[in-house]
Amino acid sequence: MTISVSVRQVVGPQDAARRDTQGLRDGFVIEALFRPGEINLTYSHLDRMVVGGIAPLSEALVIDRVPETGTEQFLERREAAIVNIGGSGTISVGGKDHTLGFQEAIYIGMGEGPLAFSSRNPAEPALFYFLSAPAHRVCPTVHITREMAKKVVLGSAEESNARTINQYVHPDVCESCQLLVGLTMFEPGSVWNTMPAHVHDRRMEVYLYFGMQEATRIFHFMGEPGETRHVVLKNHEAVLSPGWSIHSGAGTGRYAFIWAMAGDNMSFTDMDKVPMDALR
Ligand SMILES: O=C(O)C(=O)C[C@H](O)C(=O)CO
Ligand SMILES: [Zn+2]
Repeated sequence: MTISVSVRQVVGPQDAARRDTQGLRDGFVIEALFRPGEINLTYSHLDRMVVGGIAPLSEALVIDRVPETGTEQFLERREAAIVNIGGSGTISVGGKDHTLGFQEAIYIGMGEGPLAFSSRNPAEPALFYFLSAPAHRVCPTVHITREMAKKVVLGSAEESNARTINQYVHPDVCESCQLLVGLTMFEPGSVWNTMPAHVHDRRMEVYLYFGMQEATRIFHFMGEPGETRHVVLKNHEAVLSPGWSIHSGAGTGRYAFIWAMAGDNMSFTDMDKVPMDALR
């Protein structure tokens, strides 16, 4: 079984503003998240969020001990949330199987032990998007269906940003220590996310873009409001967003994205909106 872990150090705003395109990608973009038959983890030092892609084929893939955490078991002092954006698959948590369909999620509490991931049909593998942050208490493991997600409708067709935010791991849906996770979907023809932009220095965030055609690209905007930069992303690429950075994107075609946050509070609405005049 293959499990790989890459570590991302923290990049500050002045450093980011001086980086060229490849430098920005090296600091913030996670490419090729899903590798067939592999567990691919990125350990970010932004709130120690772990971001991963798990794509099991005929063999189950297991997360147990990951040396980067310095603990005997990965979940010993961590919680996790997983959203399946592929075919049906099963996650065994503490000996109990949970089958997740497309766009179903699971919150997994601290101390649940090893996790085993499998696909129902290797020809149509599950694509488990994996998120984990340090935890300080045990919260119950919960299988979260699409119906259970709390819906927030935002934007308008006139502004090309009519969309629904589906909040999966959110205090109104299930308990967690610091993870907040959701999935934003667009009305046909709407392409802008998170504009007007915001920052929240109290929490980091990570976006995974998916549901895109091969040639579709996202122009993802980042940086301090007065020093914006962009990175161009394709399907199944993720981008890390420090608390000082805006995180907004426009697609050349249809897409959806999963956002996840960790940090000092769990209040989704605790964000500092950026006036359009402040953007440079
Ligand atoms: O479409 C949006 O707007 C979002 O989904 C915004 C994210 O949820 C976010 O940035 C939360 O802080
Ligand atoms: Zn945000």
